Amino acid sequence: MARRAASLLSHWSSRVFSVELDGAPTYFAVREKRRGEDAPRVFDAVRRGDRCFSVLVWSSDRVRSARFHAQLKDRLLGRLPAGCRLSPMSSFLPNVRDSLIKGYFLKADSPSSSPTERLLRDFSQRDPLLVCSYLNPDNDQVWTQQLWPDADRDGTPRVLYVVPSEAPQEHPSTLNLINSDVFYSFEEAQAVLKQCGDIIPEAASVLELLPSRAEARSEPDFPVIVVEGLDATGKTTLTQALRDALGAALLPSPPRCLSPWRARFDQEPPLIRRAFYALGNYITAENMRQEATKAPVIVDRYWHSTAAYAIGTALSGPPSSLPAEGSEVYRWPGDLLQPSLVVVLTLDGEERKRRLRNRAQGETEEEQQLDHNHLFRLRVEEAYHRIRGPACVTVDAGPSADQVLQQVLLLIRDKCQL
Ligand SMILES: Nc1ncnc2c1ncn2[C@@H]1O[C@H](COP(=O)(O)OP(=O)(O)OP(=O)(O)O)[C@@H](O)[C@H]1O
Ligand SMILES: Nc1ccn([C@@H]2O[C@H](COP(=O)(O)O)[C@@H](O)[C@H]2O)c(=O)n1
Repeated sequence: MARRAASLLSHWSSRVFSVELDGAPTYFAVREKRRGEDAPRVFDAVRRGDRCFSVLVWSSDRVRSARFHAQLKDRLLGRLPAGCRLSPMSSFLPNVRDSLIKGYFLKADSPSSSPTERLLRDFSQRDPLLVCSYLNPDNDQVWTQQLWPDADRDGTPRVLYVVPSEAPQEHPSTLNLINSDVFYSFEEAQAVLKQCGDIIPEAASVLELLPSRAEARSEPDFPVIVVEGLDATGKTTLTQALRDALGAALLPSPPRCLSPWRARFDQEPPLIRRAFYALGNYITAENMRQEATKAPVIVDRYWHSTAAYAIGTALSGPPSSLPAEGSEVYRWPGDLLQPSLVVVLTLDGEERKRRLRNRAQGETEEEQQLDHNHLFRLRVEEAYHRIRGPACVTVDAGPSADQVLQQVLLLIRDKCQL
C-alpha cells in the first residue's frame, strides 16, 4: 500500500485531472509553483473566493477501492454541510493502463469551508482517500492545489499550480476497462470473486458453481445461436419461437443456477458485478456444450451483453466517446466458447418504449437508465456492433413477431446450414 502511494505521488505532476462541472469535463494538470506567474483560468464554474477540495479513492486492494468509491458519494453527502456541491472527478496518467483513480470534487462556499475541511482531514486519516485542497488566494486567475497529508515529510506543504490540460484522445475510463469492467478470461473474473470472499459471503456459493477451468475447445456438434438486444426488443419472444421451430434447447443467461445470487451482485460496484456476469457466461458455455450434443441451442444473451453493457456504463457521452472500432476491448475472451451465430435485435426507441409500457413489468435499475439515458442506450448498441469473434448480425425487430422469426430462421439456415 505504501509503495503504491509513493508511486502515485511521485508521478503526481504527470497526472491529468478531470472534473465534471455542469455536465462537461474540465481537464487540468498540476506543476511546481512559480511565484508571480499568472496561470490561465481553469475552473470557470467556480466563483472567486470559493473553497474547493478533491477526494480521490486509492488503495492497492481493488475490491476495497471499488466498494469504497461506490459508498463515497452517500457518505460525503450525509456529512457535508449544506451548500457543498459534489462533482464526479478522476485522475489518470495519459496512455497508462490502470492509472485511473476516481472520486469527487467538492465546492464549499467560503463561510462553510471549515467544517468541510475538518471532515475531510478526518476522512483522509482513516480512509483510503487522497484529499487535495484548492485555493485561488491571489486573484481569480491563479489556482493552486495542496495535497493532504502534506507530501513533503519535512512539513513543507506541497503546493502545485493548477494549469489547463488538453482533453485526452480516448475517454479516461478506457484506461481501466480491461479486467475492471470487462474480463477476458475465466481466471481474471474468478480472481475478483475470490478476493471478495471475506466481505461478500455469497461469493463462495457462486465460486462453487463454476467449472473447474475454462477453455474454448472444439466446435459443438449442433449450432449454438445467441439472441442479443436491449430490453424489450423481443428476445424472449424470439428465443421461445426459435426453440419451438427448431426443436432446440433454450438457455437463459445468466444461467438459472445463479438466480439466487443475482440481486445481491447487482448491488455491487461494476468490478464485482461484471465479474459475476462474466462468470455466468462460463457456466452457460458448459450448458451449451452439453445441450449441443443433442440438438441446436438457443441462448438469450451471452458475452455481447456482458461486454456491451459494461463498456456502455463505464463510459459517458455520445457513442463517439467509445474506444475506436478494432480496439482490444471488443475482443472475445480466448477461453470462452464461441456461438455459431449471434443475432442482435434492434428496435426504434419509441417502439421499444411502447412495448415496455405494454409489458409493464418491473424494470431493473440498468433498464431504467436505458430508458432515461438516450446516450447510454446508443453506447450499448454501438458496443454490440463493435464486438468481434463472432461479430453479431443485426435484425430489425420492428416487424411482427412471426416476420422476425422467419427472418432469423433464414439467417440460421444460411449461416449454420440447419
Ligand atoms: N415483433 C414484435 N412485435 C410486437 N410486439 C412484440 C414483438 N416481439 C415482442 N413483442 C412484445 O414486446 C414486449 C417485450 O418483448 P420480450 O419480453 O420478448 O423482450 P425481451 O427482449 O426479452 O425483454 P427483456 O430483455 O427485458 O426480458 C412483450 O410484451 C412482447 O409480447
Ligand atoms: N450474459 C449476460 C446477461 C445479462 N447481463 C446483464 O444483465 C442485464 C440485463 O439482463 P435482463 O435479464 O434484464 O435481460 C444487463 O445489466 C446486463 O449487463 C450480462 O452482463 N451478461
